[in-house]
Amino acid sequence: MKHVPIVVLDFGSQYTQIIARKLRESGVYSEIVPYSESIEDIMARTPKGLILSGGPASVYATDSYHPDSTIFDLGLPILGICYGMQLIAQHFGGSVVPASSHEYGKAKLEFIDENEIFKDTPNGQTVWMSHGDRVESIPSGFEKIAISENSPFAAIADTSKNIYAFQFHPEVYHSEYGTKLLKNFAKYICGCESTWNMGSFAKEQIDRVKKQVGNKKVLCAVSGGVDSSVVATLLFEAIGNQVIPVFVDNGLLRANERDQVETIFRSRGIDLITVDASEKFLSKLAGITDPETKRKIIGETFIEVFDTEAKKHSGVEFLAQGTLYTDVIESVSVKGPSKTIKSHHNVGGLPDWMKFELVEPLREIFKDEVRELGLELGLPRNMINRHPFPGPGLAIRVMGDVNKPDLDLLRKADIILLDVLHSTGYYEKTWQAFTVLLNVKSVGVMGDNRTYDNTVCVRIVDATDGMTATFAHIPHEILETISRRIINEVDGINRVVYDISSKPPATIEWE
Ligand SMILES: Nc1ncnc2c1ncn2[C@@H]1O[C@H](COP(=O)(O)OP(=O)(O)OP(=O)(O)O)[C@@H](O)[C@H]1O
Ligand SMILES: O=c1[nH]c(=O)c2[nH+]cn([C@@H]3O[C@H](COP(=O)(O)O)[C@@H](O)[C@H]3O)c2[nH]1
Ligand SMILES: NC(=O)CC[C@H](N)C(=O)O
Ligand SMILES: [Mg+2]
Repeated sequence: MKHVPIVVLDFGSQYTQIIARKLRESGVYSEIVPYSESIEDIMARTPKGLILSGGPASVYATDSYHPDSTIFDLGLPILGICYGMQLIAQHFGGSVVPASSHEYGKAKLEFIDENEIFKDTPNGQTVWMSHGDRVESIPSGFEKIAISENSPFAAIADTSKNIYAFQFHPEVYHSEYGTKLLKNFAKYICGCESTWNMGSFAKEQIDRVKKQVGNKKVLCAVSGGVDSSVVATLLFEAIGNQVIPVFVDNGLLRANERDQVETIFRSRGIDLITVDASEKFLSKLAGITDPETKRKIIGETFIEVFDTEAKKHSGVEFLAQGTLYTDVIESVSVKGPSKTIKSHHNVGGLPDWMKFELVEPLREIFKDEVRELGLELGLPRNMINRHPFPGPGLAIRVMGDVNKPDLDLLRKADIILLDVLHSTGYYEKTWQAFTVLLNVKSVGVMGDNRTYDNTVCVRIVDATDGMTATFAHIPHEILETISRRIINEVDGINRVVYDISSKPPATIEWE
């Protein structure tokens, strides 16, 4: 087994893969393994350090997750994060209890003690908390090295054992020096070198596709978004005309989307096959209001369409998708016991009867890394910088029953939002922006007449990987323009609201 400088044990946190991503950003290769991985398999990777991830369980609960405790006797440096910290505290004789006040979101980290793991990061830095339990007492031999307003033990360490633990999540974007803290652990505590880069990743994926596919054909599901566009480009580099690019008009697209996607791919000399399956999707979704049921129907219908299309060509055994890690972690438990947040159509929505073998070269990485890879592969900027658009499209942005009149109403609102953001330069400054049709009607007054019409929510977020996000602080005059234009230009909408929820605790999409 190849040398893996850092092995990450996954206890089911939504953020576990981001740990690996942040280490990659620092040029350090790591692998994520289930928390139950055997000591033999861990040591076969000759690691220089271990990281114990966060997780949804409580260490004091009977159904909590515990690794082979031998990991604490290997003499390897260990960093525990949140649940991982609580495991360390419990293992070495400290105590963990439910916190009287849960702590979700930003906190200020105050150093108690100069420590190499904080090297070149400022005291008072912002960190991201997401926990409902806390360390009540620390084990003997450990010392408190940092606190926060709600966490008397925000960071602890037993430097004689090279064991460190953070109550906060250094891996998430909103921990402003988190990447540096992880790099300090890898570099100064574990002695790792910075040798990993994106160029090596692209070559590794092309070789993997060639090996997996051989001389068979691959149906490449293309949405026009950056993820599947990067996959299509990687596949064309790897296996040329064995790729069959298919774009499905599922009736859930934004205004003009189909034309835009076909134009972009035609301009790149890619002969895209467009399948109009809008009737099929809308008839299957009629009357369905539960978000997870919608997602399952959409995921299954996509595969039915791909299956029918594949039968028109000989030797198609594979389905390529632009599945990212974010799609995966929120849909299924990857390696640890993570909770399903929502079944992304291209992961949790795949039917059992599907015969295709999946080709998903981006499954371990995140949106911003995909963009970096797209630049490496020479994709145009308008493709790279496109905001993410979910496969289920407007089906998860019309609350409740999805029907054509509501879809058309939402399309008119959405195109106005995007027009204002493009014309004010805020499209490029934000990660994702869209409108949601709420199944809420309210009273309005227009031209001295009473109205009783629909409400649209505007959702604009800042993020880097979609795992955490904050609402975008757009100038009020721009929000006012968006509201005024939607209400004046779209019959049937008399109210516009702005979503000011971060992720967590909300998700980016409403369904
Ligand atoms: N309309 C579509 N036609 C064909 N494949 C699709 C379509 N929508 C989604 N997919 C497949 O599902 C995967 C995940 O969907 P998603 O909406 O995330 O698109 P994407 O290509 O990942 O782009 P982005 O996330 O940047 O909008 C895509 O990568 C693609 O393989
Ligand atoms: O391809 C996709 N299929 C899906 O089913 C799906 N659901 C959410 N998203 C996108 O994922 C990111 C995180 O969204 P959430 O915070 O709502 O989970 C955001 O960018 C969402 O737009 C999806 N993408
Ligand atoms: N993010 C985490 O690891 C949370 C740990 C534990 N479930 C708590 O709520 O405190
Ligand atoms: Mg995507």
